[in-house]
Amino acid sequence: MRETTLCFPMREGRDGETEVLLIEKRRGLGEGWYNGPGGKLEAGETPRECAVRETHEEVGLEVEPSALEKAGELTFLLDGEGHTFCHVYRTRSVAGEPTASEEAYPEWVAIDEVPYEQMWDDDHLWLPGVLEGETVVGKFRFEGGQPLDEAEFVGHDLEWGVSFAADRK
Ligand SMILES: Nc1nc2c([nH]c(=O)n2[C@H]2C[C@H](O)[C@@H](COP(=O)(O)OP(=O)(O)OP(=O)(O)O)O2)c(=O)[nH]1
Repeated sequence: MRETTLCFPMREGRDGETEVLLIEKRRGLGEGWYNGPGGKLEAGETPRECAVRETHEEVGLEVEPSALEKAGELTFLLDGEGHTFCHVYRTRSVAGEPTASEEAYPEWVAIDEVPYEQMWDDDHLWLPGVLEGETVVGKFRFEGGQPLDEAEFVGHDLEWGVSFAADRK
């Protein structure tokens, strides 16, 4: 099963609303949909290091590793087999201006205007809670063969309020 990360940088917008930095993904899995910056762990890398690197590579933002708050662990199953294990982080410690890359167009979005209809089908089930400061472990079942983003989302289990306090990696 591949191991990946997602990072959701957050800030206070001009009118005091909370905003999240999303990317419109320009290639690869989930192309054309919104997501957080993120991707696959490289050899020897911790999930936290991966989230920092991917956020920098995809949108040019510097995030402080120790200020990444672990918010979730998501398992995506395809036809009954583990396909992706994803560590989810959020952070308010963000420096720099987001810039587009070959992989992603970045956009600050108010958290009550997140375009769930242009995201993976499961995201509306867990991302609102994550953006409100909750923690979650989720399992999401897809069916219909590769690639994952063309398979059908058929079921899920969620557990909220999980502690990741011991997880500093
Ligand atoms: N929000 C969300 N993200 C998902 C879902 N399923 C899923 O694999 N992801 C995540 C896992 C990864 O962190 C992220 C993007 O995957 P990726 O960057 O490895 O894919 P890619 O094919 O573009 O990889 P690469 O070749 O560019 O390295 O998508 C989902 O249902 N919702």
